[in-house]
Amino acid sequence: MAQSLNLFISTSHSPKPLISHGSPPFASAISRFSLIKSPNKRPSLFIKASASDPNPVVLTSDNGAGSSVHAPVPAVSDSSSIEVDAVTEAELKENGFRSTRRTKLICTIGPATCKPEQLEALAVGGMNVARINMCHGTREWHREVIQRVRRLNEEKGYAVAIMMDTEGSEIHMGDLGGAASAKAEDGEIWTFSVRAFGSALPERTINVNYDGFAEDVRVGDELLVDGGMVRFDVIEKIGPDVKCRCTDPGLLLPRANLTFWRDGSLVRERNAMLPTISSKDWLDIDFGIAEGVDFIAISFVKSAEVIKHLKSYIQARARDSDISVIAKIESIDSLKNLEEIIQTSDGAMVARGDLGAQIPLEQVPSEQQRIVQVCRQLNKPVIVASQLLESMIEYPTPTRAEVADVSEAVRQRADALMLSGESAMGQFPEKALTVLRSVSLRIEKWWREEKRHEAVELPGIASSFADRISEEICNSAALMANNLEVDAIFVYTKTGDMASLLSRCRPDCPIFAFTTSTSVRRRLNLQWGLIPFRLSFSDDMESNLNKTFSLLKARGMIKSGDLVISVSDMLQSIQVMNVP
Ligand SMILES: Nc1ncnc2c1ncn2[C@@H]1O[C@H](COP(=O)(O)OP(=O)(O)O)[C@@H](O)[C@H]1O
Ligand SMILES: C=C(OP(=O)(O)O)C(=O)O
Ligand SMILES: [K+]
Ligand SMILES: [Mg+2]
Repeated sequence: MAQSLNLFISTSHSPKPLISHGSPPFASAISRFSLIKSPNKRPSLFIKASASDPNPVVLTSDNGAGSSVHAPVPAVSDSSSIEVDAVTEAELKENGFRSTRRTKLICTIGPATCKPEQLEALAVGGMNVARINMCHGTREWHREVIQRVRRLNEEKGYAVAIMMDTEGSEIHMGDLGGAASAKAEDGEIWTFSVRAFGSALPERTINVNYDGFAEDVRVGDELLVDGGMVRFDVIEKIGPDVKCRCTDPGLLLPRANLTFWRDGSLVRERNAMLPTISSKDWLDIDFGIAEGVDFIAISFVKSAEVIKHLKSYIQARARDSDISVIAKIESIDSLKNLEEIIQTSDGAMVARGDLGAQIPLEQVPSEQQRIVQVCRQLNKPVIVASQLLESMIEYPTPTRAEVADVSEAVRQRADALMLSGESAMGQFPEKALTVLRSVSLRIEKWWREEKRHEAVELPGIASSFADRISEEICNSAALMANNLEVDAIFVYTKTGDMASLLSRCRPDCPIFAFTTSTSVRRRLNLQWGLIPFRLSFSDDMESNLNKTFSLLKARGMIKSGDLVISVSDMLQSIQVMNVP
């Protein structure tokens, strides 16, 4: 049974909709129908379940999310079979639609997680995106990680996307001469130097990567390591060496970020003029393009210009791949230019580590909320990052405060949460991922139980009439899905835009996003509530739906009677139906 309503739009330049485009409440009035708009193609199509489907369809699912390992599903490209991510499949079969995790999880890969079996454990544990931080390690090391992830995806049927994060040109310490960390005690005198030392670093000496460092700091300045985890007072300058006294003791980690403060304010001298993308970053970006990473995250973005520049660079270099550019919001300038940066980017990261070193810590939570909100309004995925489970670097259980912090990010409905040191070099990477997964699931469930649909105002963002129709359809479909308590929304989308628009509404049910392109599929892997599938579909929605139903039923991922809303961007339409 399918219920639908057609909406005809003429192909002329002054289209006249048959139905007025009100705000979402009108959706309940039309919930028994389907909207179908077809600008360039046949005017409309009615959906009715039937068994005839001449078009071969290939399905590939994305998204790692589950809790248990199943027999790996080898990748197959035979057009009569389905290619489904083993983890998603297991989760759907075991827990049903309602319990799939909506919040996506990112793990930074480091020495604790780079082996194939460690990467696999993370994939099984629900890692949707693996992040490599070009601040650490060599390109060869990162290449190996990328290849291992890709191999796992191919051989075991996972679908983990890759995010490359640039080093950026802010000031940071050197490598500690190979030591994993160094302890700075209260009152100790340490030397911060721009000199090039040989292999052996003198005792209590720290290399600084920024040549102008000794000239820019002044005696009396306060030097903050990693946003204040360790503090020093500058007491003397001798040529390239800056002598500092430790005032807040703590652990110094390799390549930790350095900021200096004068009269209570962050000093932004010549270092503020350093290019956002350094020459080393450009080489890393070339590397990322060559390796076909899915996302490039840019550190210390100051303005929209650099994002525009990078996007056209990528466009020119990698015409057929579409790499998403994520702006890391971690500087005062990025907060000032927030809206235009996010508008220009394909997504943003609340990089709380460095952000907390540039603004007072107590301002970080409200800025996080603002960034998450702006991203949601502008329809860009947003990642909340850094120190979510910091204590789990050393301990197997998180603090109550960390669980509350994770819950808050989930409650804000961020698209994704990210582990840094917890997964890169911590002692309990898998446990940390399990905590993110179970807290996300619990908070999401709580929200649904409480029926706390947020009163978030979603402003119109469409720039054309056709886009406005897509937006209205998605808003309405999401509302209908909540009101009718459907099991899933299916979206057939070539560009991924309709899937993003649905995700933006944060509906109660999961969204199965069928798309023809592998790169779009991987990109959608980062977005809230989306379960991306690759599917070679036609313009014939009846055939697409029947094929999808039979393929998913054969795998036990859906069953007869499940209530589904289907939306398509080829024939802009909404249909409500039970799986036959
Ligand atoms: N590729 C790598 N090689 C070695 N160590 C790494 C690597 N990636 C991350 N780490 C370690 O994990 C820590 C946390 O990672 P991350 O938060 O991404 O970096 P940072 O602390 O520089 O902001 C780093 O400080 C570093 O000690
Ligand atoms: C994610 C961040 O960036 P990085 O780990 O590269 O410093 C951060 O500063 O929070
Ligand atoms: K970085
Ligand atoms: Mg940072």
